[in-house]
Amino acid sequence: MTGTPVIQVDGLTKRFGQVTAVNNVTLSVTENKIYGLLGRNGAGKTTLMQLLTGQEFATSGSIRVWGEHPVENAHVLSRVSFIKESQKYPDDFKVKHVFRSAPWFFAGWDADFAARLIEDFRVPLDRRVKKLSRGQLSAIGVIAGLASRAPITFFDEPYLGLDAVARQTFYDRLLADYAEYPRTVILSTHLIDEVSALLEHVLVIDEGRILIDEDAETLRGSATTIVGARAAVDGFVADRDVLHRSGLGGLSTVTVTGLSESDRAAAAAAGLELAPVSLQQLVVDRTSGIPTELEQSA
Ligand SMILES: Nc1ncnc2c1ncn2[C@@H]1O[C@H](COP(=O)(O)OP(=O)(O)OP(=O)(O)O)[C@@H](O)[C@H]1O
Repeated sequence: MTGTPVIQVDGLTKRFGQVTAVNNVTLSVTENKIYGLLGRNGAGKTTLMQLLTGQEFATSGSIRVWGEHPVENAHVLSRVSFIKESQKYPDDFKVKHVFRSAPWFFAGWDADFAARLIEDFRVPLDRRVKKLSRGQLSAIGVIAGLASRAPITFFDEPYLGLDAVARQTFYDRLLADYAEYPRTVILSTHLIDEVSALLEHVLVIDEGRILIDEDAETLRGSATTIVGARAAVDGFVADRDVLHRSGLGGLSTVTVTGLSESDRAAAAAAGLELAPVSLQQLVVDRTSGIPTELEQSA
């Protein structure tokens, strides 16, 4: 991996009683990149983020953020922002109090940017936080995460309750601001297709283990879907690594890994159609544990 590492994790494990939420994870996060942390429910995304931000103690293994241990480390944590849905605020806090207190926590807080975002997301400043709708509460988190401009920013499924327009606003502002103020962003999400274009690096976690740790472009090019007459497709994929199969009548659709240029030419010559695979489909294929379906019984 190129670039300066800002986070290094070695053999990291977190157990909650019988549950191993994070299982022997080793990875490195590079400066000034947007990471997607993807995985199914209960895969370990939140736990991993909590460990990296010093909010949970590891059972074993090591974490270094800028070379230092993050737990109770103000020097590290003042440069890290962690936006999560379950953020707690004092009972009588109004929205304006959240943004007034933000500069105490974030050295890089940009109040003008925050004010623009408050308008974009139409957040009511005078309302008590506990009276906000779910989407408005998410908007507060998103605004805090963006305007903090922390060198490492974690967003843990920040969009819950945000409507499609607000989510698009979030993605647009994130990209524009990131271009101007590069930083490391780690975004956990289930809406993979929506964020796909944003991501530069993809981490997929499943049952606490890292399944994929790859450059997003490389990952996108790592699989291809082949569509055509069943016999022709079956012949073409016979010795290949099949990620997914489906079929209807005489037509077959199969996703395989690693096609070379000559493979592609051969597929075209055999009258087969080739299509790229979406990041979402790749992640589903690699984490579903069911590589075949209809085809098996055909
Ligand atoms: N405090 C805890 N005590 C016991 N088990 C826990 C605790 N926190 C998390 N777990 C378990 O650890 C596993 C990983 O949970 P985690 O919240 O990290 O998953 P996630 O990938 O963020 O899931 P989701 O996408 O559903 O939010 C789950 O099986 C969860 O039930």
